Amino acid sequence: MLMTTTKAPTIAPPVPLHADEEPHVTTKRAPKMRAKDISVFYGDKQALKDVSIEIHDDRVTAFIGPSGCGKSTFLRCLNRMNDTIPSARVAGRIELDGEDINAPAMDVVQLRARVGMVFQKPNPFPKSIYENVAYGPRIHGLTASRTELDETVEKSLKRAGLWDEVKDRLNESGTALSGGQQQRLCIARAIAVDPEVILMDEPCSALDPIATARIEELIHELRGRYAIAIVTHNMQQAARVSQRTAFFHLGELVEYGKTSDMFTNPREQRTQDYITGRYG
Ligand SMILES: Nc1ncnc2c1ncn2[C@@H]1O[C@H](COP(=O)(O)OP(=O)(O)OP(=O)(O)O)[C@@H](O)[C@H]1O
Repeated sequence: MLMTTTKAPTIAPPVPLHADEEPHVTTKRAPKMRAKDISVFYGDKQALKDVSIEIHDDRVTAFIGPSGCGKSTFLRCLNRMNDTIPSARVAGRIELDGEDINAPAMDVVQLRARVGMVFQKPNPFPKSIYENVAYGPRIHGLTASRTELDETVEKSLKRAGLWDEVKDRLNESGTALSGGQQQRLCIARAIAVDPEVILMDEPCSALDPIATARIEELIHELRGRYAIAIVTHNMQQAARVSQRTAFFHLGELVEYGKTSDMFTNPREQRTQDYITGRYG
């Protein structure tokens, strides 16, 4: 009998993996964002070591790894959210469409509109549903009239899959919605300023399984329009929603590649150990 040697089987994703290279995905296109040799320090403590990753349009990139490995720190570098942490220092270069996001000429408010963020805990403003979504377009001067603003609010809520549930109560408080609805409202708020990239930091960790499934569906729908990067603790979620996965461990990027390869045939022993549940 012919014997072949194969790696030990790894966890099977609970649902079939998405086709990785769909016809509309042009792999030769320049990356939307490119991070080169990123190191981050909090005071004297180094949290990330020389991480280089490319983020592409039309793809969801998942960042996975054990707690404290630096996933959120890296995500926050992509729209300079670490600037808000006094002890944080970022070294290396990050480009958005080839432009250095840390250059003095970069307007950080503008950058955060182009690279939007959705947080772990839904954080709608204590304002009406309408005002939550209208806020960004208004401060960025994106709409010329009330009618245009109304259209932007409607379009954003539709894209976030929330319109049908809230269209008759746009003046009610955003904070009165369910957790899953609040998270979709925060996604609508990010979408309203017409971003190019959406960063999501464990967007489902505060949600129940049904609300989680709804957000995962939404991520899948939004993928054709925005480059998406998502931090998740949940490997099954990474397998379901992403086309690329980056595995971090102790501040290093251990492995980065196609999600389907990562979960079935990882290149590195540390990745294999993590996805088979040997640590984490
Ligand atoms: N504001 C901060 N000040 C000091 N140290 C920090 C700060 N934020 C994160 N760190 C440290 O940096 C390292 C990476 O943290 P980070 O939150 O990026 O990891 P993570 O992989 O996202 O973890 P988790 O999955 O638990 O959220 C950890 O050791 C953490 O304690």
